[in-house]
Amino acid sequence: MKEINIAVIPGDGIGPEVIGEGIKILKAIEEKDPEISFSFTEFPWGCEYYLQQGKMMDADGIDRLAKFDAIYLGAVGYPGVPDHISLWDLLLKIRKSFDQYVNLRPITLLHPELTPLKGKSGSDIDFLVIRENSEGEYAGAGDWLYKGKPEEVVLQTGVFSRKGTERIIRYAYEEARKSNRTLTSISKGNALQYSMVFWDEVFEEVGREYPDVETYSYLVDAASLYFVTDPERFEVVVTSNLFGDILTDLGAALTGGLGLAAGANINPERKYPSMFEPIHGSAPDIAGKGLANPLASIWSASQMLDFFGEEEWGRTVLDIMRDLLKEPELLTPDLGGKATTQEVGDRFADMLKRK
Ligand SMILES: NC(=O)C1=CN([C@@H]2O[C@H](COP(=O)(O)OP(=O)(O)OC[C@H]3O[C@@H](n4cnc5c(N)ncnc54)[C@H](O)[C@@H]3O)[C@@H](O)[C@H]2O)C=CC1
Ligand SMILES: CC(=O)C(=O)O
Ligand SMILES: [K+]
Ligand SMILES: [Mn+2]
Repeated sequence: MKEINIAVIPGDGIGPEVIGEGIKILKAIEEKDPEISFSFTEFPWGCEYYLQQGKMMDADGIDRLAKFDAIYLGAVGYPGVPDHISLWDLLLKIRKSFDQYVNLRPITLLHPELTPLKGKSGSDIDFLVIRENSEGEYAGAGDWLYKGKPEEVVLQTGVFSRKGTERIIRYAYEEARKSNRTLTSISKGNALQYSMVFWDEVFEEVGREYPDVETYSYLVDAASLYFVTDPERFEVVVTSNLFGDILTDLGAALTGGLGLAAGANINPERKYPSMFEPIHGSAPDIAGKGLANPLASIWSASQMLDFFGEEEWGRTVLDIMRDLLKEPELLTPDLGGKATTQEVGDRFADMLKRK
């Protein structure tokens, strides 16, 4: 019997709506499989908590989370609390404290009608973005000097350590080798003459240990173009924190939108819990209306299943998603349907029970 203890942080906006449906699916799996059991412990942290308590999470929050096997998170951020506070005091705090330096974001087209690109199918758009998730442009290094004065100056410094750069690139090479796919590094070594020249050098250097892996290296501006004009060329992609953040929303746009885009924040050494979350935010424009698509968070749950060695269940969840996507009227409005968040989750759970 495998027991997985999950800390649940539904968070803000549509976070609680979509996480509820993901838990529904995990519970349906638990019911079907006597070998798996999940426990869910919910934490009320987020912007509402901040407005009541003056903090995004409790002071001992990280210590409490450390005891869990995994964290399942919805989204953080809501009007009324500055976005940099909500992000830094909860989401980024967890990613950094638990050294979740790998962010896995699959860009996979599950149904041909989901892409705005003409004539593309699932075999054309199917790649994995491996985003550096612990430093780089989101290292949090900087300063704000002479605030409000004419000589005001703001620094936001990218930090690319030897250790941090090497480990993410090595992880990507391993993934490419294991899955027999090409590896593409996306950087910006022409304009960023320190950080990205270093990145490119490390990419080459580590690559010498992987002569069997076919590699490509693109500048991020051209890579954005190729995402749209020629997504076939990507199989495994490795890139920095900021570029990965932006490129994966673009990738989401190619494969059905943010309602379908999943992510996993991984600590590969398993020293700390990893965190699974849809890549979208709290979507205040649609929150509280039952309009949110829960499939991204359900897909993230399938990444959690993979991470704990339950790849068969992970695959089953994606198979059901593929089947569900064939019935557009059963989907949420972002995918052209009329169903509510809950109806999609209920339908998904039914399909799973019948598997
Ligand atoms: N990891 C996280 O928790 C993230 C948090 N944020 C925060 O979320 C808040 C809103 O940010 P935005 O820039 O508006 O990004 P967003 O990802 O929340 O929304 C962008 C657009 O996508 C739509 N969308 C997102 N998820 C959807 C879903 N599941 N179903 C249907 N439509 C969906 C929204 O309605 C909106 O039009 C901000 O406070 C931001 O800081 C943003 C990105 C990631
Ligand atoms: C913060 C954010 O937008 C992301 O990690 O995708
Ligand atoms: K999220
Ligand atoms: Mn993002």
